[in-house]
Amino acid sequence: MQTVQDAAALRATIRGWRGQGLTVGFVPTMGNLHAGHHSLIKLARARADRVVASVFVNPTQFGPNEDFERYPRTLVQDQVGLAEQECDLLFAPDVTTLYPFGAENSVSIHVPQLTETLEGAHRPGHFDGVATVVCKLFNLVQPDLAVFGQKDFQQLKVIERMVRDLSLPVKIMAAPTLRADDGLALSSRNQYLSADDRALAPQIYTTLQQMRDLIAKGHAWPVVEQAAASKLARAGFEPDYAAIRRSDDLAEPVDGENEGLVALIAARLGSTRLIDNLPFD
Ligand SMILES: Nc1ncnc2c1ncn2[C@@H]1O[C@H](COP(=O)(O)OP(=O)(O)OP(=O)(O)O)[C@@H](O)[C@H]1O
Ligand SMILES: CC(C)(CO)[C@@H](O)C(=O)[O-]
Ligand code: BAL
Repeated sequence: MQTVQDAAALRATIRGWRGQGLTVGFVPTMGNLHAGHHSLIKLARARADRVVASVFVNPTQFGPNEDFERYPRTLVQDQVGLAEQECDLLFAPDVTTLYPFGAENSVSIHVPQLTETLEGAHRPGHFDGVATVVCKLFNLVQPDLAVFGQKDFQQLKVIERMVRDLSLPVKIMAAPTLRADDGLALSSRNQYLSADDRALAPQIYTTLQQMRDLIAKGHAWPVVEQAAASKLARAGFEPDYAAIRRSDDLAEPVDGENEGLVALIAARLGSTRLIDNLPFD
């Protein structure tokens, strides 16, 4: 597997593939790769002739008090894992390649509505940073398809909306959430957890399952949300939200609506903020 840092080298390799009529699949990441990321590469491999991954810890999607500085950077280890997954090319740009005028002076893409709730409400500006960097990466790689994990459910919806609204010529594919044996969604941030908090963390997934079961039994969604948040708080989490939403546009369901829904949780354990979700069908 080849690793490139600059846009010219990336484009030269991809131009060569295009000249041979090959299709390109793309998996953007922030690195510190785990089996969840590897499953995205595998899906891209199955659907495209060549696979490009990117590793870039994007400064514009982190808030001022978030973990940009301490976010784990493990490029050599990531290269080994990607090569094992038969990824063809790793794009690992520096900040000036993606933000030639500086991150604070960048053109910014704002996806309205979808970004005003849940993660968007708790991480102001986060999705502007995500949409902007993903659009820049799409322009550089120009993939036929790109794979995103359902673990970041709202991010997936935001990217789908951006692609449609800006008529970007890329197919977005969703990959299911990979979990540890105890149900905890794999995430680079899990490694911040103390041993005690790691033992508590799977309760996020069991709570999501309980939310799904209560909705199936006909309980009203606001009551289910309230019960889930209280349960998490009693267990020692600081929940930001435990929400039931429509999976297509993340709007609140109307009374009695119980199809096409998703449960989403964001909660803090100590200084670690975890997110997870469970689509109901
Ligand atoms: N457990 C998982 N299963 C499937 N896809 C995942 C999983 N974790 C992350 N992804 C996907 O991998 C891509 C890159 O995500 P990212 O680098 O932020 O990983 P992460 O482990 O979720 O990190 P973080 O802890 O910062 O959220 C995203 O599309 C994300 O949804
Ligand atoms: C999509 C992404 C790579 C953009 O920085 C990031 O938000 C992530 O890792 O999910
Ligand atoms: N996995 C989404 C990237 C972030 O939390 O910033």
